[in-house]
Amino acid sequence: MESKEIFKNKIWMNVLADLKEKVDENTYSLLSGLDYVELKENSLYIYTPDNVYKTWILADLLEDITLSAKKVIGQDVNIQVISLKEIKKEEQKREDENFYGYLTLNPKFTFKNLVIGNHNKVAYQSCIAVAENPGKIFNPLFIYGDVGLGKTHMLHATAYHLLKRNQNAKIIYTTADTFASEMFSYIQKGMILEFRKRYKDVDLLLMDDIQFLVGKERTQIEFYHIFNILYTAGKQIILSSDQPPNSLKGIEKRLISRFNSGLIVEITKPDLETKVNIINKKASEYGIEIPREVAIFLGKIVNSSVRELEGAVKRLKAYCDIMGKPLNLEVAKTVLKDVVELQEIKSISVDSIIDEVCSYFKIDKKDLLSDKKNKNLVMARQIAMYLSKTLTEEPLSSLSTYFKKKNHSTIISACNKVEETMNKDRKFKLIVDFLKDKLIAS
Ligand SMILES: Nc1ncnc2c1ncn2[C@@H]1O[C@H](COP(=O)(O)OP(=O)(O)OP(=O)(O)O)[C@@H](O)[C@H]1O
Repeated sequence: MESKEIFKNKIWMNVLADLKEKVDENTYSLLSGLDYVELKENSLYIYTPDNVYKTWILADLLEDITLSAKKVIGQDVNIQVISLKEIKKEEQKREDENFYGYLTLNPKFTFKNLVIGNHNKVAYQSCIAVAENPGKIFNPLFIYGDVGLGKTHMLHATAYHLLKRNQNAKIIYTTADTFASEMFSYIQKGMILEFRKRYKDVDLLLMDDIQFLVGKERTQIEFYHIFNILYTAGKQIILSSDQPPNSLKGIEKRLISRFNSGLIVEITKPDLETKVNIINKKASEYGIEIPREVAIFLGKIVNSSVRELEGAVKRLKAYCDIMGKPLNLEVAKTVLKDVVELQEIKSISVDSIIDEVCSYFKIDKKDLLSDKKNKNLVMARQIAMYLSKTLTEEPLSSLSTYFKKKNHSTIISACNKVEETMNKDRKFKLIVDFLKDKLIAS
């Protein structure tokens, strides 16, 4: 309605003046009260407050209005009578149909299509736990991480997982931005209570990109109330953001404290091995075969986000389809020349990893490669093995030789141990990630 040019125009005034001669006083005053009238091409649109008004005009006055309008305009005119209440109802119905989740969920964003690695394992496990016990364990669940690392994908997959277990679950997936604009449109229509009612009924509310609440005071107030209603009713809330709650400056303290009251998990950048797995997954989705050396090359040059990684796979696919060429390292280097130019890729060697780990822990290389069982040495050795396995292309057999071990099992169990500790111990994870980033950047 707001977009239409609506006015009580001169033509309508003249039509009314003509009608005054034909209708009784009551009818005239009711007609004069109509504010919304517009003339578009050959039609005079008369907007009535409700259906009763509309039916009355159509039944009793259509002929008189048509004749008066023809007289004023000087040609035949169609009279269209429209009930504003009906328009609102129609709009409402359309929005309702789109409301509970499914239509806004991306069918590709399922757990089946989500590659799990160390960077998102905790978030994944938390989402599964929440989808299987909504409102009962981690509430709210707050997921944060840099752009393009799979937060939205994780949220949608959680919704699908819950729907698989309970088809009737009412789910809303929205972003803070959409929430704000929908809220304002409801306020404009004088229907804020209806807006709240829709949210009150859900079993799972997924709110993406919560950072867009920053600075939006009215939206924060509304969200605060909805949050409390859902929380008190034991309904599950999952939030995502590009930063942890305490870094969200410009969001009310009472909201931040609620975000902090549940479980907060981070999604970080995937390591090389996980990137290769993601590339393979995307490649099979797009129907392209990517040789391992090309996947490793891609994983090394794209360090920003999974979205960029996916973009690179799409570019390779498009190039090979159009040129009819098979994909190999040469082709990949040509197609992704711009990305390559931004990075100076050097392959990471096991030697450089051992040096970096020794220098960080202030230990001797000789000791790291020995069998000594000192606690600190064992930890550094395991980290060096883990980094060598995830950051280099060396097969397990040559890693065993590097670390002077008789068989691969020592390397495998060291990697398992490091992964396990990273999941449990945040400080330990920070050290491993720091070393990893330093080696990739060097
Ligand atoms: N682990 C993963 N496995 C498979 N695909 C992934 C993974 N992580 C991200 N993606 C893909 O990367 C793309 C970007 O992910 P998504 O939109 O979920 O990121 P985001 O963190 O929500 O980004 P933003 O902060 O910009 O909203 C999507 O196509 C998604 O499928």
